[in-house]
Amino acid sequence: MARNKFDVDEELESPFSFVHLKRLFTYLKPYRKKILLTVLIMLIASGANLIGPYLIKKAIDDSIPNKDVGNLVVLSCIYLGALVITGICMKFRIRMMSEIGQSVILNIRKDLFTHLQKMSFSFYDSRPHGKILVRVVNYVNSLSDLLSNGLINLITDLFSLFVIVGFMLAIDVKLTLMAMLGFPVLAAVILLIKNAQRKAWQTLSNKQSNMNAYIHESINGIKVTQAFTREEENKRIFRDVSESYRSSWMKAVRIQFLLWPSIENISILTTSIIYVFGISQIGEGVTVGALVAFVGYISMFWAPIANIGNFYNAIINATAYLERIFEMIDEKPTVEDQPNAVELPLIKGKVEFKDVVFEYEEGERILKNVSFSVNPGETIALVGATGSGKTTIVSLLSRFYDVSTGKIEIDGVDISTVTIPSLRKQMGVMLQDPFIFSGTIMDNIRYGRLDATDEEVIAAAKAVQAHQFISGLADGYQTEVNERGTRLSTGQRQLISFARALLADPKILILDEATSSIDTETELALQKGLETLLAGRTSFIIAHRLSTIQNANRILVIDKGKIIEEGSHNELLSRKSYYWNLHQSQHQSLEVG
Ligand SMILES: Nc1ncnc2c1ncn2[C@@H]1O[C@H](COP(=O)(O)OP(=O)(O)OP(=O)(O)O)[C@@H](O)[C@H]1O
Repeated sequence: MARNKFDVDEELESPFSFVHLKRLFTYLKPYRKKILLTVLIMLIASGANLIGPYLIKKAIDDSIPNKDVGNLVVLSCIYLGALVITGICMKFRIRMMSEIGQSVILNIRKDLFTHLQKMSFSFYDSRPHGKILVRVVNYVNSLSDLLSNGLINLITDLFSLFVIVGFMLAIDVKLTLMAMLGFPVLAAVILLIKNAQRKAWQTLSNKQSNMNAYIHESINGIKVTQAFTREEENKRIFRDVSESYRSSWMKAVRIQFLLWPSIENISILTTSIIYVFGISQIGEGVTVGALVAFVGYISMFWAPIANIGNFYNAIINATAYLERIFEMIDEKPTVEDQPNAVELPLIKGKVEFKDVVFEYEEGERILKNVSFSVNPGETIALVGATGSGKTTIVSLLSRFYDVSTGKIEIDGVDISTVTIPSLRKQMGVMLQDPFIFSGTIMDNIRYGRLDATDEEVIAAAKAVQAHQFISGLADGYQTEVNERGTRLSTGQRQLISFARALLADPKILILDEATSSIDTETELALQKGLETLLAGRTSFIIAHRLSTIQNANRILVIDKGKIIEEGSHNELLSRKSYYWNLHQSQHQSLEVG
């Protein structure tokens, strides 16, 4: 999918083909025994159901004229038995079909979610997250009808149709051929609406996706919305996207509902013709009982056809969703293990950037031939203006993106040749946005290493000076926090995610603006401990506050994607260049403050 926003319809990169449908049915494979059993039960049910008109014919033509009460009772008992069997089978069918349909939905959703876990940063950068959500939740739900009813109904309806035509032929061949007259009309209707219907459902799925994306974005940005009193404007935008969804829904169902009335009308028309023709034939080979039974079968005959029409509708609707679902499952992560990737052995922590060039968007160079080398255990600070490329440099080290050209080596091994988990497991990354998951604070820190004991979690929290504030909370480490940590201050979130990164005990530690929102007192305490925390690890520290990084072994000054200065704090100051200017301006603003 190309870069997209909430009010832009997504373009389909691989349009629907029947391969998608075949692929959907592979999800049914594990349930084939259950499906077969259900089909069998359904065949019994439709057989029992279909016998009714034939029994009526027998009663009208034989038992009643012959006043054969005994036979009439037998016929009634058979009819009653058939109704009971149909009822029991139907109940079984509903249970089995729901079970099979929901299991398939669960599996498709599982595949989608598993796939999403592997997708690279660039996938999430390029589209509204609401559009991802709508595929996993709503689109998959929309397959429910097709999966739980469609296929089994199709088989049993075809069977019913076959049996009904058999009964009809047995009663009267001429009347049967007349009943078939409606078929060409129905085929013409289906052909006429097919393309319009498919298009309408595709548009509907797009509009649903747009609306979802906007709701998602609005909820995420609600604080900014309220702070800037943008509620009215947001309501207007929402009205537009939801109106667009409503009108495309109306259009889709208007087309879809052309089919049902057409089938009904054709059915009524052919029944009338049969009545007129049949009555004129009574006494000339057609009995009253045969005509009544025949009309009974005619009404039954159009029911499976209507159901098959419905199945066809369900397929057309589902395809609009299926193509989106499979498009996402098929989208390859941009960062993947190479086919011959090897495990990165336990590292010492030497890092080398060799002539690294990087572009997020083709043709827009963000990093321009960046080269530097870091020895194991060294602390490297990256400073530079906003947007100069600091976060990009450390993101490449974790392979959140792959370099465009050049290479990055750890202990002499090109990181593009190793497996991603073996690389990332040896790194502790604290991202600029310290994400907090819903759960306890203990769980959130333990995210860094799932097998860490409570004591290890607490030790990590103590090391980053987070213990004090956590102990001050009513439930301490067991305090429940919301998704994104809205109950915590930004500084507290930073401390938790700092502890999380440290708990992984990584050889390479990346701290992107780790302490930017922490008060000076806590930061000073943290700084004191930092030396011990960083000992033996290669560390990359990104900070705008120069006081945070002046003890680093080396400072790289980044400007517009290039390293323009490099050295220790004192060396860079003595050069009286970019870093010195930066230092002076921070110093002056502090003094003014
Ligand atoms: N996901 C992305 N897609 C496209 N461009 C991006 C993406 N992330 C960053 N950029 C661009 O890359 C450039 C470098 O961004 P980067 O985040 O590396 O800067 P930074 O030096 O870390 O800035 P800051 O100090 O504000 O965090 C910026 O011009 C930014 O617009």
